[in-house]
Amino acid sequence: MKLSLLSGQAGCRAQASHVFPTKLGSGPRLQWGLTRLAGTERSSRDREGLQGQGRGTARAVPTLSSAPSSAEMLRGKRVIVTGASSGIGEQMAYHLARMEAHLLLTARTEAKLQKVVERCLELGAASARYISGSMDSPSLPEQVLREAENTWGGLDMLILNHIGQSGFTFFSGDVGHVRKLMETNFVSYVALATAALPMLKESEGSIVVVSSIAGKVAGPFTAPYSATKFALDGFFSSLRQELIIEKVNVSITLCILGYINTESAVRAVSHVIPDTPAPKEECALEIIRAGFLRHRELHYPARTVSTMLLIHSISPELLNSIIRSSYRLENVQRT
Ligand SMILES: NC(=O)C1=CN([C@@H]2O[C@H](COP(=O)(O)OP(=O)(O)OC[C@H]3O[C@@H](n4cnc5c(N)ncnc54)[C@H](OP(=O)(O)O)[C@@H]3O)[C@@H](O)[C@H]2O)C=CC1
Ligand SMILES: C[C@H](CCC(=O)NCCS(=O)(=O)O)[C@H]1CC[C@H]2[C@@H]3C(=O)C[C@@H]4C[C@H](O)CC[C@]4(C)[C@H]3CC[C@]12C
Repeated sequence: MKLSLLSGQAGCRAQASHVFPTKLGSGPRLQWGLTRLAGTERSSRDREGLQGQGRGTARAVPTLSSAPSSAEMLRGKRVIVTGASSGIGEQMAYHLARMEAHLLLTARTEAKLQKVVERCLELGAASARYISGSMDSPSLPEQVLREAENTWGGLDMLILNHIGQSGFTFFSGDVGHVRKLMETNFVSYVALATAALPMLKESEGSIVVVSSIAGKVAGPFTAPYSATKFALDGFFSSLRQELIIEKVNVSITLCILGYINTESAVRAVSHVIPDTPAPKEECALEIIRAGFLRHRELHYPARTVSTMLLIHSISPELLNSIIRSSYRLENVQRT
């Protein structure tokens, strides 16, 4: 594990985000973002609803109408983002930086994290630092949370996003790979959340778990990955119930994502799946917004994911056969 020396106050001002404007965004476009939330996006949110945690406690749960603009959502809040050196995690770091949050980022590749931290400081992060290391190491989760406690004395949001590498192919029979992926994609999430809970209880903060439609509906070629994402749903949905029973005001948001245009996903599946992936920048902002609003689940892109879940609830066989017939099976590589 390596700790960064890079941290500091906000650097030069941010450029506006291309998808959802944050602090420099113009009024009408921001309005459009909120209108959109109240329209198409809202249908899935309404169905999922807000969590019951903390009802009757002093803290108000932000609603869509009372929610601050995206620029103000997490100003000054202390946020950990795992898997922040690329893809959706990197984009979340940039949005949070524009919101002037304090950031602690993790991933394995130090050189990439260094660049992301530098960019975050340029974009306006209140502070930004990183810890590099692999999440299949049992000691890393506690080290990350200790760093948050030593630096900030608390934590407001834990965004669990990293995944270990896994192919998009027939299951090879490699049980060792399944075991390692479970450790990286599932057990480390449990360990990070466990170590974070005391601080999150104190701040009445939030846990955001980034999962996939593959963690609700098992299609072909993702058997080990899918197993890790189903496990996240089982664990965190059960934990959420316990927090509600114990009146602990820590929210848990499970993010059910469809195909997103990150480099690694496009590289893994574009030769098999002809669909156009959704934009990672917008996806990242939707995840942050859902966590801030303490939603139970996020479906992104809303229409695709919600439709898939609806068909699955009516006829799993039908959905399975639609998925199989939409793939270019002849292009699936066998290992
Ligand atoms: N993109 C998509 O289509 C979809 C993505 N998702 C989910 O979104 C999340 C982000 O995915 P995406 O942005 O595409 O992924 P990326 O591959 O772009 O990013 C993965 C991140 O995890 C880090 N990472 C990889 N291995 C380890 C490890 N062993 N220990 C610690 N960190 C590690 C990577 O950095 P480094 O290599 O430096 O360690 C990187 O920062 C995941 O939870 C994924 O399941 C869900 C559905 C669809
Ligand atoms: C393609 C899968 C689901 C079907 C879908 O959403 N199609 C698009 C229809 S649309 O055009 O109308 O929007 C993908 C859903 C989950 C994806 C997988 C995932 O969860 C991330 C993995 C990350 C890893 O780095 C490699 C790729 C993934 C296996 C990725 C592959 C595509 C999905 C299965």
